[in-house]
Amino acid sequence: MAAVPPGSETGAATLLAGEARATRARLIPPILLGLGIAACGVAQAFLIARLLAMLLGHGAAGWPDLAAAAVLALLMAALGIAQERTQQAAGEEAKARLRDRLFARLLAAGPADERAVGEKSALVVERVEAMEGYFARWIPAAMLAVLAPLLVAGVAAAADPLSGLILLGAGLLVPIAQAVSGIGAGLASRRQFAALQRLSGRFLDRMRGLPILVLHNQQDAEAGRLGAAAEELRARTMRVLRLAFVATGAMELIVGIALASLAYRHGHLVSGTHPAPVEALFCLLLVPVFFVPLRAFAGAYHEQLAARGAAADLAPLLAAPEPEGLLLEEVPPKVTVTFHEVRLTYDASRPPALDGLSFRVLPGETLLLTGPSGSGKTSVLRLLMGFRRPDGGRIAINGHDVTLLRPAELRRLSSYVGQRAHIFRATIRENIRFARPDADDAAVEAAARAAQVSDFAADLPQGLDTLVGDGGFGLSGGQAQRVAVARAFLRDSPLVLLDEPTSHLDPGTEAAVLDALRRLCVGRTAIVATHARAARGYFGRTLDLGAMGASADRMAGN
Ligand SMILES: Nc1ncnc2c1ncn2[C@@H]1O[C@H](COP(=O)(O)OP(=O)(O)OP(=O)(O)O)[C@@H](O)[C@H]1O
Repeated sequence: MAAVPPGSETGAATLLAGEARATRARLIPPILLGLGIAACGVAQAFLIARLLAMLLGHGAAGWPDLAAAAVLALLMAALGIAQERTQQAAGEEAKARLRDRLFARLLAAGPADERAVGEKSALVVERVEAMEGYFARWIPAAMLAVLAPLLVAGVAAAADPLSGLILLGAGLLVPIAQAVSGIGAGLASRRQFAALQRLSGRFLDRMRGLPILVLHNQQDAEAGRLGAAAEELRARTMRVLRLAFVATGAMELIVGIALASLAYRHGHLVSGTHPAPVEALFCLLLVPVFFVPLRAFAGAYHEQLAARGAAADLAPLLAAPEPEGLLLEEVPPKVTVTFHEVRLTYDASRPPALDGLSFRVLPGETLLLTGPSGSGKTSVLRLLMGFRRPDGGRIAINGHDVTLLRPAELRRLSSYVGQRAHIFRATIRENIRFARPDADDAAVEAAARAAQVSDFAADLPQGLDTLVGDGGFGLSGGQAQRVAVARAFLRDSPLVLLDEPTSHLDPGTEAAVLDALRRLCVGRTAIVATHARAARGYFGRTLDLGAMGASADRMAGN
């Protein structure tokens, strides 16, 4: 599938059409129920016309007509509730499907997707929410806005052809008025969302760095900047609302015109000289029935514009090509990693992060990648985790080119410990089991012992079952790193990738974590990105990426 540029109208249309097809079965019931409501409305209008005519001294309607009109009112209410439920079900199904797809894409991309966290959450939460109206209201309303008014105008025409024509003419004005008032509304709702996205992205970012803001006494200045972003959002929301009010006003004007035209046509009712009073009253009473689906159409029109804006933002992410590649038959017990003249460029306007890097690491060996900040240590690990593809050269595992593998398959080969472990809000046991959800308690406990998690867990209120993470029992940096090492032990993968795992630890804690890491690396292929001081803690061959810049001999340890 071709890549879709952000904000693309075609991408949005393709996404909406595809989702509408997938939701089709759920959309038929609300449309049929809407037609049922219109038919009941017509029958009820006829009965009320007979009753009113009787009050004016024409015809012989009676209690049965009144009772039937009341039953129809109840039936319409019941159909309306059923319609609302089926519409909501269609909307919820579409949203759930979209969220699943988005989550899958974002999780598969991992750190390769460089959007801010706030932006990603706005996409998955607000943007998907904005799509609901398209399926729950717009599609049924658009279908019913054609079918139901045709039915009502047809019945009116049977009673009085000119009245049918008046209704039809008024009905045709509705989409025109919506299209005119909708000019700019799509753009306005897209701008509103961009402002919302900026605000939520900034808010999340600043909340994470709140201690730093307070430390530098920047909280007031930042509150002012957040206030400005919130004010921008308010202004843009007001513009969207103004445009919606204009559309509602246009709709009421059309209803007024239709009613006035029919009143003029049937003016003889007032003088009591109308030749067909029941038919005339019937036509007048059909006006609200005629406009019910058109009002729903007008109401959903702006939801449809908002959904198109949302779809334009979601389409590039969803239309990004599926990661392709071979699947591993099984995880090999030993791996040899070979880099040959590997080149990696993040940004074409800047020098490559890696330029002709070559090395080989054998099973049981540890390679220490050292070098100054920015020399490309983390980039090597990213390539091995499949978050980036090299622009040149070859990376092989056991002689097989890794670019032939699906990126997620590559990750099955390795365990990773980074600079700061992320601890989820869960028990320590669950945090460790995260690395291998099918692991039994014995395996989790063995990993906890190997990584010396058990040592500090023993002092906690519920041991390994203590709740930790955001809002839970706090873990120190060193304890969190040991949980990460326990995850790596539990994963038991042949390749171990470590990215400065002790850089934030004090010497005492560093020694404990290093001890666990050294045991983790035994018998596996290990690549450790580290600074020179910490490198002394490992036994392995060192490859200094900083010193390699202009060197002709880029092979290390071959
Ligand atoms: N996502 C990215 N987009 C653009 N450039 C990037 C990106 N990630 C890294 N770089 C650049 O690539 C180069 C290598 O970065 P990398 O993170 O691999 O270095 P490092 O040696 O691990 O640094 P550190 O020791 O500071 O972690 C740097 O110049 C960096 O600015």
